[in-house]
Amino acid sequence: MADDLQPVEAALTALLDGVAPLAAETVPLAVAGGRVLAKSVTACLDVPPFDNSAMDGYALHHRDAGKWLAVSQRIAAGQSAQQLQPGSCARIFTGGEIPPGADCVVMQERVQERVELDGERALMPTDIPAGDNLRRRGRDVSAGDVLLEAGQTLNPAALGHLAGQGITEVSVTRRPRVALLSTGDEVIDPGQPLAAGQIYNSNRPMLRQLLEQFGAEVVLAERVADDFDATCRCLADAAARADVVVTTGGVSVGEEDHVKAALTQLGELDLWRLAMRPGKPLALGRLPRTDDSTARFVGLPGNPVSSFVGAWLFLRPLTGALLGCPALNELPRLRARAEFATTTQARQHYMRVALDFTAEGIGARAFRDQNSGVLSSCIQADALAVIPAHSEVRQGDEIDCLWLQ
Ligand SMILES: Nc1nc2c(c(=O)[nH]1)N[C@H]1C(S)=C(S)[C@@H](COP(=O)(O)OP(=O)(O)OC[C@H]3O[C@@H](n4cnc5c(N)ncnc54)[C@H](O)[C@@H]3O)O[C@H]1N2
Ligand code: MOO
Repeated sequence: MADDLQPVEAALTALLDGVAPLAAETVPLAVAGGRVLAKSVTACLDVPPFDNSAMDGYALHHRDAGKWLAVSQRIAAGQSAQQLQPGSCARIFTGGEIPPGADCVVMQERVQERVELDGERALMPTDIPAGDNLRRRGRDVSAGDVLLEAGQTLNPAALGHLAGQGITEVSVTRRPRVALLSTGDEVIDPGQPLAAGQIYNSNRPMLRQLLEQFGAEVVLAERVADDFDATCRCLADAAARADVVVTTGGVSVGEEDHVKAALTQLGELDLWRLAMRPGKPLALGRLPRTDDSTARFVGLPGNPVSSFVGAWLFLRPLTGALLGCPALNELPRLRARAEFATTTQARQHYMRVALDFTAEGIGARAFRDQNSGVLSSCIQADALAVIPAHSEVRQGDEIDCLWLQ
């Protein structure tokens, strides 16, 4: 590897080494959306809990197809059904319980009705197979089945599935707590006037949103002065309060870059300088806490695009490992047709691309300016096109992309 840069895969392995899921906590189902299940959930009920009708119509036994039948009961959804009298049918509504003795439902549009002195009658069509328009008990879930596996993110359908069991509380992994420290004396917060040489902090809101999207909670967001002692104090304080300490900037080689030195003083620098573009000076490590545990450290380069790419490649899997959510460990990969040409040198390039889904396949359009300071390149980015080191891509070539989701 040129210039002793570390491969991204090795850095990921080092980052995730020894990371275990955080403790579980119980939360009401009403606020559990987006959380990750700490334990598998076993179904205690069949869903649906009883055979029911898929249509508004008539329940009957299929041997009575083609006959005029007396309507012997009326079953609305929510009512319990009685045994069906032989040779009769039941008026039934969608979701209504199928009466014992019936084995199919015919929709009302196919039935002719008439009212006689002794009650209603209905003429059934001739072709009604047994089981027609029936939703069998347990068709979706059987009691005793694993309803949801540990590690499942509670998306809308998973929440619905839990509610379908009558569940009101759920055990989820605690959200990873992240401290977000912005270095750089030139970086100031929006809301203040911008003096010469200063720049507003773009990384903080971007990273906060990304971290929350991955499932973490930002518990601390502060600025750190470009000073060794101040950096040490901030890192120690952040490690005491968070599971993950993320810094932006200050990881390059200039004498104002104090983050690595402070990390080495307080904890361990596991890895620095990766064979990736953008994001070369990314630093990974650990910070000790007073209770003998360690906080993980991710030092993202200050350039906003380097921070953006570093967050997707490193903070997403780290959050996933702390949540016990394997789906976050690797970004989904897809093959696409390059709608651009490029060459790479010693670093693997993660180009921001928009994806076009067409009948001919997937096209990857690269933003025109791929410089690591050009945050516009990330706004419409659907994916990162992964262009290996020392390679050439021509327009129309098939390339690997990591889908940003
Ligand atoms: N002599 C060398 N210089 C640099 C090298 C190198 O190998 N040798 N690597 C370059 C690369 S690649 C990167 S990436 C940057 C990263 O440096 P740092 O992580 O130390 O970042 P800073 O110098 O603090 O900032 C870089 C750039 O980004 C702006 N910045 C920082 N924080 C924010 C923020 N929160 N919001 C908006 N913009 C931010 C900062 O003003 C700088 O312009 O180093 C190269 N140099
Ligand atoms: O690695 Mo830096 O992020 O290319 O500019």
